[in-house]
Amino acid sequence: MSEDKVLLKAEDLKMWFEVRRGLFAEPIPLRAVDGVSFDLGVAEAVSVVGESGSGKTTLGKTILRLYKPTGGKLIFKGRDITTLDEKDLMWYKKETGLVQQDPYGAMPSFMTIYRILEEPLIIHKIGSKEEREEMVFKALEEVRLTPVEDFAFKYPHMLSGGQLQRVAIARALILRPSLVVADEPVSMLDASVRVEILTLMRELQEKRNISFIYITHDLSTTRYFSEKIFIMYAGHLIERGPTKSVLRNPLHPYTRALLSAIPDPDPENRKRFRDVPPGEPPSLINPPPGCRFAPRCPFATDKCKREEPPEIEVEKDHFVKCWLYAFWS
Ligand SMILES: Nc1ncnc2c1ncn2[C@@H]1O[C@H](COP(=O)(O)OP(=O)(O)OP(=O)(O)O)[C@@H](O)[C@H]1O
Repeated sequence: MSEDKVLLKAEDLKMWFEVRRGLFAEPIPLRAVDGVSFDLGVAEAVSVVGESGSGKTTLGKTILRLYKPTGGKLIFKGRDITTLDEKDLMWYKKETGLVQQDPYGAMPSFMTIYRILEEPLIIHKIGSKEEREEMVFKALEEVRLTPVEDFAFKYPHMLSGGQLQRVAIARALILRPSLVVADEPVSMLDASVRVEILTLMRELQEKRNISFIYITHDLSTTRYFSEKIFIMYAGHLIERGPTKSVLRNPLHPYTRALLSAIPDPDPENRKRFRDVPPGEPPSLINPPPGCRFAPRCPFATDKCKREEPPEIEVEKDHFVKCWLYAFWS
């Protein structure tokens, strides 16, 4: 990707938490994100897929600089934001938005929807009172909570989960950000409204040229909502590439297992469930020395168990971190 098309660059990004195994024990690092590199293009939507505990939320929060990275670099619009402090990060907060999994937990219950949407404008000193009113009503209209007067003066508990997630989307977009992270935005909603919400997000993302990071454990929705897929496993991006390429030609044994685990109505295909390797992801406190998937991988060799594989570009922009493809490099 040419430099002028890159919005965000992550270079060997690390986010390690300090955890203690006992009250007086020494803190030890838990490597939630452990050496992640990628470029995110302007107006590009990327899905980050992985099972629970693989580090997806931590990656999202680190990208938004809600956490200060332990190592590596984050470059946004050509500016190094890795170690900026709170005061210098105000402009970055305006450039970014977050939609979380639980819309009820993410909203202050004592504020009206109007006040919730006006708050970011007040914090960033945007517009007069009248201009802010116009922006709030427009934001509600954009997420199709109409007639807007019916919703603006309600409290969060008076809305359904789907309606409240629309408010969360309006709040994430009200400052006109260039980057939005949506962390499992539909997993707590009724199945009937999931596609509506995802479609709305995709529509707004395309209309406003926003770069989107969509975090999910559901590989089946990525096809419609992103141009690229990143597969995360135990703090690493083990495969990344254009959505079509990853779904058509999954390279990593873990990605193949994830794909074959997508429920398929065709009874013939159900036996493919057996391909999912048994076992659990490794400890992030004491990860295995070589490939982190090696303990579960049916193809693992001694080398896989000893040495961490490099990232190999097998097709254009399609990278895999797996020794099986070493002859490509
Ligand atoms: N604040 C924290 N302090 C210590 N450990 C943490 C913290 N936040 C996350 N972790 C640990 O980091 C690892 C990755 O967690 P994370 O929530 O990023 O994974 P995830 O892929 O988003 O999982 P899920 O889909 O369940 O949300 C887990 O082992 C988790 O326990």
